[in-house]
Amino acid sequence: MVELAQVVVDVPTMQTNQPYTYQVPVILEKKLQVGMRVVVPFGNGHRQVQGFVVGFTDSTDYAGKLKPIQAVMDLQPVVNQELLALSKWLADTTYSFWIACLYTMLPNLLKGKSKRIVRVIDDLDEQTYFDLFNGKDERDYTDFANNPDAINQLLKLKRAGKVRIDYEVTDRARAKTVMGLTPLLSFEELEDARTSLHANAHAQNRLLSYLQSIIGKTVVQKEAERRAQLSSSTFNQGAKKGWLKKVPVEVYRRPESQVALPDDHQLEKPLKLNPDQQEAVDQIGAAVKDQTATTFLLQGVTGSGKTEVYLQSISQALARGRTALMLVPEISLTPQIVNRVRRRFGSQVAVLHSSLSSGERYDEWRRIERGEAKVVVGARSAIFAPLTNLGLIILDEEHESSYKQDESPRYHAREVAKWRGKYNNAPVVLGSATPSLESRARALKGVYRFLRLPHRVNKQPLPPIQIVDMRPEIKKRGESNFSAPLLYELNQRLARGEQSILMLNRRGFSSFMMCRDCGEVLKCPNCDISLTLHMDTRTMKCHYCGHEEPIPQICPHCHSRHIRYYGTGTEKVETELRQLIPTARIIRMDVDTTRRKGMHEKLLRKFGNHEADILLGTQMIAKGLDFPNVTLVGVLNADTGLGLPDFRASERTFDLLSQVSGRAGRANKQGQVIIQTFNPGHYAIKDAQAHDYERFFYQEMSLRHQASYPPYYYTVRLMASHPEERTAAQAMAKIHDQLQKALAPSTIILGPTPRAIARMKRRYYYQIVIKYKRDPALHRVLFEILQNTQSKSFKDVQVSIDPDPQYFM
Ligand SMILES: Nc1ncnc2c1ncn2[C@@H]1O[C@H](COP(=O)(O)OP(=O)(O)OP(=O)(O)O)[C@@H](O)[C@H]1O
Ligand SMILES: [Zn+2]
Ligand SMILES: [Zn+2]
Repeated sequence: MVELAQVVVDVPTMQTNQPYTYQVPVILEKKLQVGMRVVVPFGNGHRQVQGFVVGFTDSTDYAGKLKPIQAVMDLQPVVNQELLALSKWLADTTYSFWIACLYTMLPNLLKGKSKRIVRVIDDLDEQTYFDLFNGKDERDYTDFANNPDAINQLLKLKRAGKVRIDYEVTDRARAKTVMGLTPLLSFEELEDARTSLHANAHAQNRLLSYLQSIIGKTVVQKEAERRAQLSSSTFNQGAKKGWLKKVPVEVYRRPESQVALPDDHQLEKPLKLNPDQQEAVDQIGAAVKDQTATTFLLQGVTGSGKTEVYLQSISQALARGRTALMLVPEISLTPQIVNRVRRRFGSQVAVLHSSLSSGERYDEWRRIERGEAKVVVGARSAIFAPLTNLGLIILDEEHESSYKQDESPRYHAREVAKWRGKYNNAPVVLGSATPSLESRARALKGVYRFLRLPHRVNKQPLPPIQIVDMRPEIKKRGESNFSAPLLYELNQRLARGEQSILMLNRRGFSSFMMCRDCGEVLKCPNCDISLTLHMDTRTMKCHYCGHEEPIPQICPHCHSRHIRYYGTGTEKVETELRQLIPTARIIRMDVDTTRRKGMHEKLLRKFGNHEADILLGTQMIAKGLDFPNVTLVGVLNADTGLGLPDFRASERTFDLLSQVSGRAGRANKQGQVIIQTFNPGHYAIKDAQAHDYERFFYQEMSLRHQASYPPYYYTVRLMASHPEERTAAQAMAKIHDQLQKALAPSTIILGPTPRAIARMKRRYYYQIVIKYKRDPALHRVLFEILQNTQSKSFKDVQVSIDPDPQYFM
């Protein structure tokens, strides 16, 4: 019986979205395992592509002659059984290619890409040989990519059989090695060598004793030099004499910020929990112990000590010999939390940053895979960390939309977490001060277990919030980003030596219209979603239903002429602030000042050391910061988010305001918050002011109910794009017909309409939004649509399907 391998190939089309069967050559029979990457010939051209072995079989329906696997790229599987099963589920639920899901789970360095190489296989005339190939026998095809003449020439040569184009799979994963050494002799033999030394050969004497202490081990040479207090030349002599052998040792590239880590025996001790925290840890601990895949919603106000609950729950998992995974929204934005995890668990922690180099990331990944790291902290993609024996998964700030990937595969880390929880019989903890409506609704229904931390650890009330109506402010003082009350409070803090945080809300762009006098945002009459400005057509459009109207010159509500696009930049605000309060030391934090690696941490450290009085930033400063000396938080513009054409606009505004308000008064000094707005009456702002999540939740739920949005309905967004607007629109119309025929009558299909950003990268986008409660046909018809879009009539149209989209722009 010959075993055959099933391989998912790196050819992302619908036709190849299932495994292909290959022969296993005899020499590979013993080596090959499920989860390894292989190189296989594919298609008529027999080009080489990379693939993953996903199974073995002894029979096939394929009538033709099977091709053999060409090479194995790994010595051991890079995807274990759990992740393999997960990849399959992911492909199915996110309407994406299996191969894309497999790659998504791996660190970049393992995503070897195939390279096209042009090889000279017959004599060329000298001129061509030098012009095209620089006198060598092969060249990377991409070298010719921008040179149509050269490509024409190549094609001619190819037809004449003088050159060949090969695909080669390149594997970029390289472990880093340094020089190490290992003793070659036994203890006694080393002892003999010692007796034959000259009496004054002190260094060699010490070397021999040192070697005796490391029999059977391999030690990094630098480390050996330090321990034995010997120079490298002594070790070289030892090697010449045959006492020791030099060998390369694999080392990990550890990220620099870990240099300052405490030794494992100096780890920080757990804090004594308050009763609410204890209750939460007890319940989570019990689920860890009983290995039940319960999902907990931990709702705790800002500063209530959620992080401590996470840490002690992780301890419980570790104490039972299991591992733990903790996700944070964007790791570079939350260095304080990451450092707390490291201070508690030391070298058992692996961190998966987006700002790690590929090499560092690969090394952290291998430490996890080998079981050396038992706690993983990371952003979204860390949910695929190859931890085995997972005992607990935590999502901090579970409401954050960055947990959803907005390119294929469009997965939500929360759903993946629940899948892995089930697979491993491990609880999942969703933590937030402002849970997503979806999660909170599930907790109410009893689908999630509800845990609450209603009070701040310092037993202080949440900071009082003052709302400043910017409409009269602007009338009185002209265009300014700073109201009189905010300036007054900033000066007070300066005088008292306390610090302030100022947030400029940059969510969204200046693409909607708002009246500066009454705060009115122009909305769609059908959808209650704000209209988006289109400069190309000079109209305001609704992206849900397609409604269109002219750009208003006066406010339809109060007839003021002060109706403007909305939006302003941090740099402008900083300049104004420097003029208004020249003595204040200001740190500005936005994409510009934090572009360089490590800048984010550096600026926060400076602020923490009180080298500045005011931290001015975009929403990147809203989360997770814990500075005891901050007593004032100011929000310069609460409204930008409200105007976006998105049914989650109010929820995001409420979340953001609650989050950023929570940065004030976290230690023993009383905090205060000032929110500037043109919409002082908006419920998202009023509820944030009252710290009233409950009231916001019920109000927002009732609006979602009326308009049939999540969590009452599920949504799927389909998008088609093409360089020609008509073609994109026609493709979407065709898809619309197909949906209409197949879907249940209770399902609502919105569109097709042009997308909010209708033209991007020279392509036009059209979209359809499906709202449904239960539709047994949906899954099948969406896959049929994907299948169809591969056909000729859809030439060059790109179609994407986004389940549970987080943005509708
Ligand atoms: N049981 C405890 N005893 C003493 N101090 C505690 C305790 N738990 C937490 N703290 C401290 O209280 C502060 C706030 O806690 P933490 O940062 O965990 O709150 P959080 O709920 O995660 O906050 P946020 O959601 O606002 O980021 C921290 O400085 C933390 O060290
Ligand atoms: Zn108005
Ligand atoms: Zn509309």
